[in-house]
Amino acid sequence: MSGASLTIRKLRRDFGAKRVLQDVDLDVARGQFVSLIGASGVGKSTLLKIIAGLDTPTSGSIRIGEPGEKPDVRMMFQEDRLLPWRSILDNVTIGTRSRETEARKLLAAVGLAGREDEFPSVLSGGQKQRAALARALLHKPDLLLLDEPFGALDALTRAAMQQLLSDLLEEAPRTVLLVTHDVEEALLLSDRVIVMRSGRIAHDLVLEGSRPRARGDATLARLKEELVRSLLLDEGQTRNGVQETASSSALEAAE
Ligand SMILES: Nc1ncnc2c1ncn2[C@@H]1O[C@H](COP(=O)(O)OP(=O)(O)OP(=O)(O)O)[C@@H](O)[C@H]1O
Repeated sequence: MSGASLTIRKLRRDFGAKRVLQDVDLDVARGQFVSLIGASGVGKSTLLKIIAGLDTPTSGSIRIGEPGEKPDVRMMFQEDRLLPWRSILDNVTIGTRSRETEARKLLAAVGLAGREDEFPSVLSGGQKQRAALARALLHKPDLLLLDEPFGALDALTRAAMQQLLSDLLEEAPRTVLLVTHDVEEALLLSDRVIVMRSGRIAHDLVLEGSRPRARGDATLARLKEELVRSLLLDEGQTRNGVQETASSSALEAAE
């Protein structure tokens, strides 16, 4: 299986009286790389956590994979979540001792060959995130959920991590959902970018053409403008307290 499909129907999540996700419908194809962007608090992480099984929806349904498949789902967070008392290798192989050879290969692929026996405290932020990425990839997940995985890194390290992720996915494609605040990151890595607003999908941009990294500067600039306009629309409406109703028609109306 090179990735699992994802089908979400009428997903809702209330925290007390607050509705954080409102009837989210989403279909992601096997092997697709989808980025979720949107203002702080619109429900991106909540959606990812529910898909990962770390939170329960108030109502609605999620199906990962086709009937009869048992897809592996892994999540990676902004903080590395490595256990400080375990070596890097032991952090990557947690729960799966038998995969040591594969773990060593993955650590080499993320540039950490020779660091296997060291402890997280002696690694830089970027190196720790690389170890966390190796851990997430060890199980060859059919669905990889990334919650701002590079958000805490400096610009250079972030660019290197984006390239690394892109290369690793090209070798072994899988379905990916990435939450990011970085529009350029979304455009560089994704096949599709979704803007969330008030707990709903407000804009769904399927990026046509060649591999994301091969898109020309003019295409990237045009797509960036479209997404930034959608995000600014969001901020304006939040400031004015206007209740959003539906989908990309809001953007079209503004054009
Ligand atoms: N366990 C919880 N209990 C109560 N409210 C919660 C809980 N988890 C999230 N929320 C609220 O749900 C809303 C959405 O949170 P979420 O973390 O999904 O937003 P986000 O879009 O990922 O934001 P950010 O970009 O800042 O990470 C926020 O208002 C948050 O306070």
